[in-house]
Amino acid sequence: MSIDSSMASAVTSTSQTGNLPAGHPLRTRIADAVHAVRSTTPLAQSFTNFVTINLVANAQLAAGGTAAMSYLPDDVLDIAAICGATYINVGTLLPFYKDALADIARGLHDQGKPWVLDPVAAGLGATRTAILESFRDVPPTIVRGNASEIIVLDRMWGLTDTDAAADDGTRPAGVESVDEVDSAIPAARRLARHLAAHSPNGQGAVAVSGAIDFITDGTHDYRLPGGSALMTKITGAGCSLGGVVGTYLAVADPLTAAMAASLHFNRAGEIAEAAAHGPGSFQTEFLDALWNVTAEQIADSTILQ
Ligand SMILES: Nc1ncnc2c1ncn2[C@@H]1O[C@H](COP(=O)(O)OP(=O)(O)O)[C@@H](O)[C@H]1O
Ligand SMILES: Cc1ncsc1CCOP(=O)(O)O
Ligand SMILES: [Mg+2]
Repeated sequence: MSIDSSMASAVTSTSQTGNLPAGHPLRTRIADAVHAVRSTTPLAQSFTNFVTINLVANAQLAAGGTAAMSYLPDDVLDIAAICGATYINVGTLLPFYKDALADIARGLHDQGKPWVLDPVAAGLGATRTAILESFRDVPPTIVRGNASEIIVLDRMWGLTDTDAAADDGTRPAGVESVDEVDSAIPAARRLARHLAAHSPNGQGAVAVSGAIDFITDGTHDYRLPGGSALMTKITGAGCSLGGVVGTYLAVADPLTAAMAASLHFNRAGEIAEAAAHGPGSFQTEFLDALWNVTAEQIADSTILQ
């Protein structure tokens, strides 16, 4: 188990009303989503970076879904017609991505197709900024990122209120977060409301990852403690979480999908850490744990409101 005493005190200080009760409808929806993924093997396609593409596909398979990677707008939109969700990750860029991703986001929006954005390294470089800005008015169903990425995307899309718009000193530092999850909470809530306002059914969610994940649909907030610090010592824990959020979005509403994927990762991270000897064996154990962790372990997790 990886919740050390400092994390336990952080949990206490951030919790509002304690653990979501057993039998709460959200827990039932999470358990149902895990069973649905494992019984229907949903396809979530990915337009993702070429550092972690293999881990994204393997995590989707181990969680119970299936994977397909695609990069050309006509191909992505054709596959979107037959898959449950699309995952877009802007970690690595090629010259054609700027036009391709703008076209893909517009096409997914026009077709009413659900998609997940991982705004990797948001704020870094003019091309990545242009791509992320092009998503503003045709946004995803779910944004999944680390705290710095969520803070930057909120500012980039002009969703901040007057006070928050003041430069708070946050700077992109590559793909790693330089901010605490709690400092991204107002940005996450604003982003979730923006996603919901642009969604055909009024639903959207934002998942901020870190030592204690924060999930919101803009109205309801949840904190998910746990996971493993070793998840930060392999590349692609965040990217593969984004892919698995896509897997869950193929079978569930955005809030349930973000919750189920994040809880699935946290429980699997803890199981893997107990068996691992370092980052290499951790990655292997992690994929095994994604496969073996039960729906009950996931749905019975601590969920702080
Ligand atoms: N210090 C930590 N302790 C436990 N789990 C963590 C920690 N940091 C990140 N995680 C987990 O690792 C996964 C990836 O999160 P993160 O490292 O924030 O993403 P990214 O790789 O995009 O920066 C998430 O499931 C998150 O809960
Ligand atoms: C190292 C690196 N460089 C560009 S994308 C990428 C992977 C980022 O993975 P994650 O966000 O899951 O840590
Ligand atoms: Mg990331």
